[in-house]
Amino acid sequence: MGVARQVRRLIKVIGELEHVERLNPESRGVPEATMVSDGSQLQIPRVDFRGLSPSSPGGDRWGAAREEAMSALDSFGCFEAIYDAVSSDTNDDLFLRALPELFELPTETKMRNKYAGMPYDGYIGQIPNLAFDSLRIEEPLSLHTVQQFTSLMWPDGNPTFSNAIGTFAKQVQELEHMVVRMILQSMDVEKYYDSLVESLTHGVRMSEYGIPFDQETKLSLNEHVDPTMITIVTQYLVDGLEVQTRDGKWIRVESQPNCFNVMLGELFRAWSNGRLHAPLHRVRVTGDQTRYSLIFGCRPKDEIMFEGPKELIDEEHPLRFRPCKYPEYIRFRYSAEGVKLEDPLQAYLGVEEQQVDARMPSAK
Ligand SMILES: O=C(O)CCC(=O)C(=O)O
Ligand SMILES: [Fe+2]
Repeated sequence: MGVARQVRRLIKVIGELEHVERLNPESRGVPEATMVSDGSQLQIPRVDFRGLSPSSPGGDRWGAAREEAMSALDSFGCFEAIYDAVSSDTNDDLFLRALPELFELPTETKMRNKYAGMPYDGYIGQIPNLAFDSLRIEEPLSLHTVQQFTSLMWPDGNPTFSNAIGTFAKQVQELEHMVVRMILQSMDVEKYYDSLVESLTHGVRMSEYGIPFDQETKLSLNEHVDPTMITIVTQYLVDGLEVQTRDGKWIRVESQPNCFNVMLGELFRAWSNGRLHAPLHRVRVTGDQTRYSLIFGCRPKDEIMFEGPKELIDEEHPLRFRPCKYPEYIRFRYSAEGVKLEDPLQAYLGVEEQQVDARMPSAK
């Protein structure tokens, strides 16, 4: 690699991982997960999705789950979905075989995972003092792109890997569809469900966390908000994900079989005109086991001008964020300027009050 390219790559990685690097040396101690008054730990609510289906979005159980999900999203911006569509065989194939095998590949092989487009879209690893290695498949719902990724990593093929990732993505997308439907129903804008779902594209990030170098903080991935609509995180056997409450307390998400952490990203916050909360989260690996996670995210397709429904803009809720295309936003977000900001969404897309008045009549 030429020096200029190496430098560009380094800048990119540093930019992308600003949230990993933004460790404040003055406050090295990291608060542990918060205890509540009875001595137990504060927990992210669990919502039972077993037996629910995206093709029958109604009925008592659906309504009850929707209420619980919305209440958790309102408080925490996330919840734990109990969802048994991903079989334990698929989970075992992924977490006990496919992922360890993937991360054991030589670095040069893993570095083949790159896409021409967005920042932060391929392999991330080899960062000094960070036991973090991560790859990403763009559009894991297409057999073709999954197989392309697989053949880059294993020229002789690896059907166990392709099948497990493909099955996983399809089943997790069903969960995502149910959550999107519930959110839109509860905001009374269900008529936008089809067009919204149609406008989204997906990615799955596969991450490996070793024992953290920094044994004081045990931080493996620094706090950040995801630039997605929704992110669904699966951790299996080894915990690490922590979510911050609105009042700044950290909650550790305990991994359980059939549990998926459904978390809102900043683009749903924008789409909902600021009604939905996208939480800060981080990863801390506190034990002595390597941790693997799958991070399934959706975001608007590149060509879509993303904007929320006009029904969510009124006197009481003036337009908060201007419409934008994802690539434009994401380039800013990972620019040298964007990565320094605490709230890049607000900084780049936030509408000033005087602009709100001007925009109100023509808002979509
Ligand atoms: O590994 C996890 O649990 C979460 C990782 C994460 O937050 C991310 O990749 O955006
Ligand atoms: Fe994240």
